[in-house]
Amino acid sequence: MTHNSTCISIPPLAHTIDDGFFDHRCIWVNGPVIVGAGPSGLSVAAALKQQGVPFVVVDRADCIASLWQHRTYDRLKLHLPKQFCQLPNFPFPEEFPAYPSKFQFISYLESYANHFDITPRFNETVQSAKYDETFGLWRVKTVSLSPKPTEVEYICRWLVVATGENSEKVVPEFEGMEEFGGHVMHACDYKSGEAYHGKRVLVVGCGNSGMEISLDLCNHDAKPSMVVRSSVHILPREILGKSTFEVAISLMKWLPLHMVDKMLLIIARLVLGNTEKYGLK
Ligand SMILES: NC(=O)C1=CN([C@@H]2O[C@H](COP(=O)(O)OP(=O)(O)OC[C@H]3O[C@@H](n4cnc5c(N)ncnc54)[C@H](OP(=O)(O)O)[C@@H]3O)[C@@H](O)[C@H]2O)C=CC1
Ligand SMILES: O=C(O)C(=O)Cc1c[nH]c2ccccc12
Repeated sequence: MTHNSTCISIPPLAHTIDDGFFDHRCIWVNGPVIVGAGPSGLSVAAALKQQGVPFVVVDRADCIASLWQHRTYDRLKLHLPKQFCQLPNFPFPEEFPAYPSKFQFISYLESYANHFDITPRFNETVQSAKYDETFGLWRVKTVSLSPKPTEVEYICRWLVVATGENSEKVVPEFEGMEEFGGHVMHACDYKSGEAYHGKRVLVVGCGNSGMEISLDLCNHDAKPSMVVRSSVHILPREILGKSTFEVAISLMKWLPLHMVDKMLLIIARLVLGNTEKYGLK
């Protein structure tokens, strides 16, 4: 996509801040504005491209899939086999392993964007998106600071929010945090356990990130402990050579979710034994 081919730049309709600091522009987009250039935003863009529908993708980061590029740990691999993770109409390369690494996944997404000629407008942060009932149009305001401070208002009929469910980090506040002399970080800033050799680390949360970070810490001779708030279900990645995810979706064709959950727990118990012996309940 070239921006010129999909939207026209028209003189500012209204200046919201006229302080001489920001340049203001108003752009009519003859199709959807897509917020977020991650896997979801890119696949929506690709589908529109194939149908010949114009669109604009904006992202506050300077690259596609910024969560994957900037906020993931080094040892990350997909947990599901690649056939469940590819985006529409563009398979993973044959030579990729069953569980691609994050670097392979990023390179796949780059190829995806190139293949469909998707050129997001980077470094543009959406400040507001308001639907104007009278005109039946969205007014999407973005701000970018470089090369010069600019405010853009996109006017469009459709808005696609593809900003991800993990784009904002949440760090709970807890007593004694201020006095604690050690380093506190969110999982999105963790790269590897290299700096933690011989150290005791408390990992809060027992989802995939908490689990894998704990494993990575162990692999780097650190001593992690985990805090689990609720009970956790530990499932093996594969059951008898088939991915657990594939088994789960096959069972879901026939059985209700709560029964599939129960069956997977029974299978997990048979495959892994009693995980309480590792301190995991
Ligand atoms: N390789 C891969 O494909 C990977 C995929 N992922 C995916 O990314 C998504 C995010 O995963 P993840 O980062 O693990 O986040 P999750 O939301 O899956 O897990 C967060 C964990 O933190 C716990 N938690 C949250 N707040 C507190 C608190 N205040 N005190 C104590 N515990 C707390 C939650 O407990 P509770 O259940 O009680 O709320 C939960 O166990 C998931 O969909 C995951 O599957 C993640 C890593 C790798
Ligand atoms: O992608 C992940 O991190 C997962 O947790 C994969 C996943 C989602 N639902 C499932 C059901 C059974 C096995 C794995 C998964």
